[in-house]
Amino acid sequence: MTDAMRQAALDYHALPTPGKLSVELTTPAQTQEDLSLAYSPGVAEPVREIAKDPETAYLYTGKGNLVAVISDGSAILGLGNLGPLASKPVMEGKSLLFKRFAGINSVDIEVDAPSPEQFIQTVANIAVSFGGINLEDIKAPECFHIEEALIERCQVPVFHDDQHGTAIVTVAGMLNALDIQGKRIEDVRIVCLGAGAAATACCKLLLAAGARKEQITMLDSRGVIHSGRTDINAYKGEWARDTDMRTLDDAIDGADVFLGVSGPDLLSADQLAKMAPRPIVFACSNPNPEISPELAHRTRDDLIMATGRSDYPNQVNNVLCFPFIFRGALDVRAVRINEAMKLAAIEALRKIAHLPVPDAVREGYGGIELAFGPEYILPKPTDPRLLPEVAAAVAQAAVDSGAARLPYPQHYPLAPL
Ligand SMILES: O=C([O-])CC(=O)C(=O)O
Ligand SMILES: [Mg+2]
Repeated sequence: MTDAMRQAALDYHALPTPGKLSVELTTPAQTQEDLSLAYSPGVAEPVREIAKDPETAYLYTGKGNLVAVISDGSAILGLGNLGPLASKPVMEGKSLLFKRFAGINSVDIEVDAPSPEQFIQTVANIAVSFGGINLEDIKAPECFHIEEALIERCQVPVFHDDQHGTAIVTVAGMLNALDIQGKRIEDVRIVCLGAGAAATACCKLLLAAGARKEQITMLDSRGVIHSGRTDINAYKGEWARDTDMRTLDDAIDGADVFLGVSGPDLLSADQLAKMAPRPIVFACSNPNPEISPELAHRTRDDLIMATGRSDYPNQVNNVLCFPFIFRGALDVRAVRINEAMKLAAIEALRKIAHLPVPDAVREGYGGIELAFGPEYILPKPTDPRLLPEVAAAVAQAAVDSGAARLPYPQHYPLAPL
């Protein structure tokens, strides 16, 4: 990042007031009468109603359109474990995205928890305040148990964005890329470099989308995860293969798909050259990918390449998912975000990528041609169709799969924001 960009980023956060969010009122609070309704004595009436029937909290408070973005700061972006306070700009940023893209009110909560159990306890204790909980930037393997425990304990949807948001966008892009390359997910050999939260969730969702487990080779920093390894936890153990392959060099030979969720420059040109014809390379490490797009395209002209970055084609980023999946889930008061809702989000994302791109979106990307193909496998985050299409698909799937507590919303499809 240049000095000028660095300063611009700091100024963006400092001005015009520190941070990126504020709270605004939705009701009048000018007169004595206003105040007697907003607060004492009027406020006692909704209190009594909610005490009698908790569902009325959705009628008399902002709970139903309020999502908490909660982190312990243990895996901030690709920056690592920098603690809860340092994660606040990211969490405020996620809240900004909830509001900007899906009209959802969101607050960031950074938890200074000495143990995963205390983190779970803290979140479980405050969950009642919110319509949903978006867990963010929590390191593996703790994030798996934390999410499982909170799904169990909370009455509202709990979603670890770095696992499922990332996985949904990855799988949508992957299925579109496979179509373009003329390959079927059932047939392809997949190498996943990385074994953290995003890697595990991506591979699980690839299985749900049709990939075969015996065709997936996962690697951590020590190499291929195989059945002879004694140094891996149970979560990695799920991916252990009975194989002689030990290194990325072994695994990449003839592979159709490389999925990188690890670190910068870990895939060499020689390794890319050894992949099968018409390969797919998702080099999603942020901010620096496993192989630079320049080097990858110099090495082969038959590949489809995606990264996590917005300054190259095919950005894989969970912003394409989390605002809209929560929109759909909140609007049908879903009790959880299940597999059917995730698969519906994938299909909606895939479909939008096939449609002609609105001029306003193209103009925001320097006026370049955007049409379904190797350089455009996913919609852009500013595409106004994401909100109506993804939310509708998710809400319908929630209703059909029995996760919804309300019927499909009458006010759908939503108008773009
Ligand atoms: O914030 C982003 O751009 C994507 C994300 O969740 C992460 O890297 O942890
Ligand atoms: Mg994240």
